[in-house]
Amino acid sequence: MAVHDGSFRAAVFGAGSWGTAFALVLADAGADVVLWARRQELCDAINQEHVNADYLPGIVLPDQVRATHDAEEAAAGADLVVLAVPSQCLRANLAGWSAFLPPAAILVSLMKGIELGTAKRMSEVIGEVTGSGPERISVVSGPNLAREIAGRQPAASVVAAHTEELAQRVQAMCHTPHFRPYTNTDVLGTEMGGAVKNVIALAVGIAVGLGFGDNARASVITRGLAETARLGQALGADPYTFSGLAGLGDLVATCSSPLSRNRTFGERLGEGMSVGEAAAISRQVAEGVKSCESILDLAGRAGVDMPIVEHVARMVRGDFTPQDMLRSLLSRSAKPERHGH
Ligand SMILES: NC(=O)c1ccc[n+]([C@@H]2O[C@H](COP(=O)([O-])OP(=O)(O)OC[C@H]3O[C@@H](n4cnc5c(N)ncnc54)[C@H](O)[C@@H]3O)[C@@H](O)[C@H]2O)c1
Ligand SMILES: O=P(O)(O)OC[C@H](O)CO
Repeated sequence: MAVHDGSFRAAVFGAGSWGTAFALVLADAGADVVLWARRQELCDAINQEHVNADYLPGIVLPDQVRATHDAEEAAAGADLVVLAVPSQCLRANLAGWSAFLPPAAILVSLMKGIELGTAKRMSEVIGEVTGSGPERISVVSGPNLAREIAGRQPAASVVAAHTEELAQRVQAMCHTPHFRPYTNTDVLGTEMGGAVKNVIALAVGIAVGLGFGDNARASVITRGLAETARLGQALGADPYTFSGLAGLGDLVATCSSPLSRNRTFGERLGEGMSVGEAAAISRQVAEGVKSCESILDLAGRAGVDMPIVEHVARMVRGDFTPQDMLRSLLSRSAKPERHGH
């Protein structure tokens, strides 16, 4: 099944939906994979049943994937170290793992969030905590709903790295007959696309929860993409990235799919649940709920107007009901489509 020409060792930190699904992709691409999980019971279940029933029930993992709760054991001998925990807990966790990471290993972020307080992207946090330079760090992002990937449904993605050469190495390590990664050297744009689409998916979910149809959904997606690109460009991203897989591709998948945790979370808010109530019924992370504030922070620092992100943040804070949010967004002054914020 592998497209990569040779075996390698991968460590995946985080045995949630995406960490587990990506472990399966790497195994299909020829890797021996060790999956680090927070809970020993989950490791035991994965090792005995070859299923991660908590996050991907019904998906049988390849024999080349085994789990451990021991970070040192997970990292030992890894050529590739993949990080897949919720964005807001990366820094603290990575500080504990850093000493075990092989110095030559490539570090890959699967995460789609911006750190609260610092407004840093995940690749920046990885660089700071591990002391690694950009020549070792890459990012995988795109329309990649974990459940579909784990079911080996076809999907494309983007591997972004500082150099084309590094992106190509990681591309080869995760290329399978079902998973088709493209390369990109715009790390910043790739990460911004992934993080902001979660907030736009919350907004789409709110519109759906309010009972609106496809016109509203498409309008929020399109204006959401406009504000994502505006922020990205102000920060130095390549505008093309936002019409690619890590921009438009991921935005459309996330905002259209009932599998999206962010869209579903937004739908619950739109139906009248509080943030606390919506969080209580999901055991998985909806990154946009926290990242709306850090993205707004970043936009403020860059002097960029992001009305959809701002309205989602105000709703998450409890300043707005869904009806207030709708009224406020629609009562903004009329604008030209281009260059009108
Ligand atoms: N699920 C997807 O379809 C998907 C696809 C692409 C990218 N992502 C991104 O991947 C990242 C991980 O998402 P996921 O879907 O695997 O999330 P998840 O909620 O399914 O799993 C998160 C994992 O992190 C662990 N975890 C939670 N809090 C932790 C903490 N404080 N310390 C250590 N571990 C902790 C959980 O036990 C779990 O194993 C997110 O940034 C998400 O946006 C997810
Ligand atoms: O379930 P979500 O909303 O975190 O979205 C999952 C992926 O990011 C889709 O590419």
